[in-house]
Amino acid sequence: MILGYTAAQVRAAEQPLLESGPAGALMERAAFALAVRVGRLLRERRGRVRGSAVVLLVGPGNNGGDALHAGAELARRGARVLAVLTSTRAHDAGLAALVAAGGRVVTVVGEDGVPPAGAGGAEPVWLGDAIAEASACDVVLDGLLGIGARGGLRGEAAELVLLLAELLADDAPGGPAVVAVDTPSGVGVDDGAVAGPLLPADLTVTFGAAKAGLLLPPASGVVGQVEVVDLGLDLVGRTPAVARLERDDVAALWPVPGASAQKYSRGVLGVVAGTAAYPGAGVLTVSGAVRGGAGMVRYLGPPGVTAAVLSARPEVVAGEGRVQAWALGPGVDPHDRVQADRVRDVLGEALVQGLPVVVDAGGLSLLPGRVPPWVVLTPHAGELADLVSVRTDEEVGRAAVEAEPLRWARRARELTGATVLLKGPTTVVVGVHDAVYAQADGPAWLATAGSGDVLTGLLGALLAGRAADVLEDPTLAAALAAAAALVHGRAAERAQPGGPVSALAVADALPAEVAAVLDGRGAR
Ligand SMILES: NC(=O)C1=CN([C@@H]2O[C@H](COP(=O)(O)OP(=O)(O)OC[C@H]3O[C@@H](n4cnc5c(N)ncnc54)[C@H](O)[C@@H]3O)[C@@H](O)[C@H]2O)[C@@H](O)CC1
Ligand SMILES: [K+]
Repeated sequence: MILGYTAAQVRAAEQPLLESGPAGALMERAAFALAVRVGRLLRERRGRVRGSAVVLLVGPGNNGGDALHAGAELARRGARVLAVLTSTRAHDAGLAALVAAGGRVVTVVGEDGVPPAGAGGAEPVWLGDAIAEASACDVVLDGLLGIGARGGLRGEAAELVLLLAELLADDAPGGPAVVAVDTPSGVGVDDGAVAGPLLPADLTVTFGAAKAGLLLPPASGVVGQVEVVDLGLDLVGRTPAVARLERDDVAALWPVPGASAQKYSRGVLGVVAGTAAYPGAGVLTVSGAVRGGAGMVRYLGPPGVTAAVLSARPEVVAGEGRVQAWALGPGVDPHDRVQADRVRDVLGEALVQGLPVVVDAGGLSLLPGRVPPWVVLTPHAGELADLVSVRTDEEVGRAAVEAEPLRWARRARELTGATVLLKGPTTVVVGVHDAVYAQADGPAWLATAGSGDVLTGLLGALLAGRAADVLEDPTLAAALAAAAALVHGRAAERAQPGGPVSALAVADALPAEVAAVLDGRGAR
């Protein structure tokens, strides 16, 4: 599990180490680890460190200090290092170390052609020249802002990053790798907000602990690979702001049949999905459930959809009967009175009986006022925007939700009482006690029609398999939702590595992905 902490939590955990160690020691450790990692990257890309070109983008604080110290170490190993200062201030000891190691320091001149006052003896360069150097080097280190950032980048740094990011995005492969120092500069360290220009990173080397914003969307889309440098911070007892499950965590959560299992004990899922207009949603939802490991699936829907469901998945039993959980809503048009009433009735009954429920798509508008946390909503951004708008006088649109997914997922949870899984390139889950998960497991190809229906069925199967546990400990609902997101995302990658994938192919890849997740755990 990767745990993400706030800037304040990390600073508090750093404090005892800063007080007990010699001045600058912690930064030197961080910077040394950064230099070692960048050295590895240079060897991968250039075959060696000696003679390679590294450009440091250096801001006014300790984040710039990290970049400068790492640059000094790389210069000692023979790299040609250029530090580009964007501010009147820069970390003194870091600057001195870089210069002593043979690095060059320049400062970007402003629009008026005047170097910023206080930039010391650094050679002034035009913005365009600094950008040209950066775009032609092997590795750019982004050390403009770290956990001291307040809002997005401003001034010269913003201009530099905006233009460089545009240039690198347009460039053919072969341009520099971008390594973010601690965080891509200017991202919301605590909330993953993106409030200005950013240099998307290939790799983020973060110090002490992952910062919450690196895991949360939209920033999670620009961090690249995240590596944590262990600085020995003591974070025990501090509740992380966000968690990301990895395969081992999912293995521990997954319901695995014991030797004496039978289909009823493994979990029966009831599904109400699909209408005459959207029959495929019924097929995809039951496919997600059956392929995801439900003991049995019961399907309720119009005769035509039932026939399609049975022909695609003969394992399914049509009609009512005892279930341990429900999956409701994919392909349900609230104007289709019969199927919409069925969703309402089943939901009402499930709430009375106390059964876990997944509610998706058309089911979301049929939700009663408040529901317990073992009801899991699985909207995408547009559906969540509608859900919030209908229940409040706030006018929320899809773009607002995409800009601040965690904020709006929390709002939906507050308004409904449900556990909320907000689908997106990074899927956010908010559950009981404000537990937050952020999963980024699927390829962009997963954004395809019907893939959400498969997730609904899969999560339904999980809730059915662990229904008693979820009712006893409702915090589990969010963890299971995050686990389903991981398996769903990885199944898409497994179905067609690096290429387009259909929703049914995702469902068909679920058994192999579940087996891979469980590999080594054994049955329990
Ligand atoms: N405390 C320590 O000893 C350690 C700190 N570390 C590094 O130190 C960083 C934090 O350093 P700082 O606290 O100096 O903070 P930063 O280096 O993130 O930046 C703070 C400075 O940037 C300015 N600033 C803030 N927001 C701005 C904006 N939007 N536009 C322009 N300027 C802005 C502030 O006025 C302040 O001067 C971490 O991210 C990490 O990289 C690491 O070296 C590990 C050890
Ligand atoms: K940075």
